[in-house]
Amino acid sequence: MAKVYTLAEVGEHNTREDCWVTVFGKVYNVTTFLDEHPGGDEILLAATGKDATDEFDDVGHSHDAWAMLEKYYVGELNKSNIPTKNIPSPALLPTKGVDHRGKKKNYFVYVIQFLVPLIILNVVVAFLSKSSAS
Ligand code: HEM
Repeated sequence: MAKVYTLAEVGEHNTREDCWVTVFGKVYNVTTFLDEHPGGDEILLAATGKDATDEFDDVGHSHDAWAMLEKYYVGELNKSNIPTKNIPSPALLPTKGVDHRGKKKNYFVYVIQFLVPLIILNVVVAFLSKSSAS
């Protein structure tokens, strides 16, 4: 079972040599990532000791960034330390390669993407058969 940390415990890891952050109720040890983080190390160090979900989310981190999280996962944040809005629903829990923000494509978009090429194909076929008949 995953280890559960309080925010105070996570906050003890707030140095360049030992840096943990919490995002969406999960705890990540980003020490080895500090020098690689495209947003810089200072911003990660400043994000220690608090729930950094809003900051992480505001940046609009890419799918790749979300996928990287898994690599640094060390445990769960004690639920009472997570603002309710930042508790992930089971549907949004990390799964490799999935955009955890849960921004799913609208069903309507899928239908349109399927129908439009079909309609175009139909028009072309109808046009070709009409012109070859005449
Ligand atoms: C803990 C895990 C984190 C990972 C794995 C991570 C990963 C990344 C990656 C891969 C990028 C490049 C852009 C992208 O692909 O989205 C990025 C950019 C950035 N990140 Fe993070 N990040 C983390 C945490 C945070 C936190 C907690 C903050 C804010 C407190 C933050 C702030 C930023 C900023 C400001 C940028 C630069 C955006 C830009 O200049 O376009 N990141 N991060």
